[in-house]
Amino acid sequence: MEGFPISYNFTRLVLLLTWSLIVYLYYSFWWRPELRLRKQGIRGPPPNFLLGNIPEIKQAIVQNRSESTPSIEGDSFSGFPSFKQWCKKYGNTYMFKLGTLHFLYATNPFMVKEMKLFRSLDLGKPAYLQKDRGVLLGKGIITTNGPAWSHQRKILSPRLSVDKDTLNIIVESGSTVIKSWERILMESKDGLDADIMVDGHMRSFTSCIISKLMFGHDHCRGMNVTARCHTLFKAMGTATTIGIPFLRYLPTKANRNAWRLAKEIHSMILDIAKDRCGSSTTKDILQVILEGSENDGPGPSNAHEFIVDNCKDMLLAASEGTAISAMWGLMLLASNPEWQARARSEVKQVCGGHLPNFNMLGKMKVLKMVILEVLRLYPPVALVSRRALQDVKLCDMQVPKGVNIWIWAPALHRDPDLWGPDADKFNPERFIDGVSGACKSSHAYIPFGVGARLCPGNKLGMIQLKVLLAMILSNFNLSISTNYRHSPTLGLLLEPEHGVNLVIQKI
Ligand code: HEM
Repeated sequence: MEGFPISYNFTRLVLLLTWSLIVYLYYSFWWRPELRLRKQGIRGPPPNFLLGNIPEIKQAIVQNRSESTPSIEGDSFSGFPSFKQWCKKYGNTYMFKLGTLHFLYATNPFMVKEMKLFRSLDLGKPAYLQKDRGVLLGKGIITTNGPAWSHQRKILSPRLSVDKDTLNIIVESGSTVIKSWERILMESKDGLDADIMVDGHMRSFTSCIISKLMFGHDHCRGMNVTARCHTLFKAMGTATTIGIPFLRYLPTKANRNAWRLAKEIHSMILDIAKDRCGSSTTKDILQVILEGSENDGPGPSNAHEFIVDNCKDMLLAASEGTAISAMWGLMLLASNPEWQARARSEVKQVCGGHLPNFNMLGKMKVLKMVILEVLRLYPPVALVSRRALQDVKLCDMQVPKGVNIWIWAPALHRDPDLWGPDADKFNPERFIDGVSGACKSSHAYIPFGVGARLCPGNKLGMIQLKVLLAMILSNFNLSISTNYRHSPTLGLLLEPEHGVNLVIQKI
């Protein structure tokens, strides 16, 4: 080193360290999981350096839109056409990248079975849900892992059972939808029929229910929070914005809008929470969350974060998933008049003109088959996702730590080898003997997810759908409007891109 000034040596050292860090990061985060999966014979489309396969995915979506108009009994990949292309090329297990994140597409009943049986906390939810979707979902029950998640799940799940009071709330919200549709008909040109977009009505139905369950007597303020959460939900990008380094920090118009909404929601929820002043006369969901935040639940969240993020997660999970299922359900009933008539005749026979109660709901077998079929063809949570939090073994594969696993439910739900040649058709009859009678594998039906993370609101969601559809069917005739444009689109959920337009007639 003699003869070289100290500053020269120091610069060389810094350069060497920086280079080593780059190589280390590149190897650890970009290359290693890819190599380890490749060694096991798993292939996939070659990724771009920083964007992964995002450009290819975007191109496939644009091309798919220009080349074909999706039909109601269309194929299972219309929300994400790249999956279809890659399945053809690499089979139904392959790897790809979104930005710098690794994904393993593994859509088969064996993977579902393994996930169902997997009991350790080494399989959790993907980190991108807290990072790229953090402004919406934060660190609540949907995104956390390990002991923090167990704590949230333990306090929230029991509060989602459906008792008589909950059913009354659901029926009351159903009556509001019926009244508002009757009003629309009265104000229509001939008073006989009206062309309506059902989306807003479905969202009011579900958000009214969850606001009452969550905020009790403060449900009106709760409705405002739910409406803001919906706006924020809509402001979130599609899957093609996941994994792009630093994107979530950039002050783009979309990010600034999302940050502003998140701030508003934060203060709205905390205002409601503060006004409780420790009173716990009712055990609504907010009360349970407030107590959970005090009982020093494990995990990094501070109390305010715990309250706000869990309220947001519950509001979103409960209102969006159920509302979108209801939209798909109405669309399919309107497109299948024979099933609509069959379900209506059952409802009329069972309810005899009365509002539904538990006993009646239990007797509506046809309606249950219809709902199972709706969730089979259009599961709103189309991507069931997990992340290997440690190296894990699944289906004889070593899945390296950090790899995200995606199961594309529509492909599983419409696989003709499992469901028969009419897999793309709306045929509720297939569920006459339940899920096991409808499909060769009971692991091929996952509208409420799988294993430890199975939707804790599944019963509540099913009852809401049953009550709402029963009440609508006994009051209105439904047909598809000429304004309806079928276009299932994957945002955060699988939604009708242009909404659902129906023509309603009073019966
Ligand atoms: C038809 C309506 C609904 C559908 C189709 C649905 C579907 C799902 C699915 C697929 C998941 C992910 C499961 C997984 O990753 O394995 C989920 C999670 C969740 N759902 Fe639902 N859901 C519905 C209604 C509800 C309702 C009404 C609530 C609450 C009142 C709710 C609360 C949740 C929560 C809190 C989670 C996260 C659970 C966790 O990660 O531990 N859902 N839902």
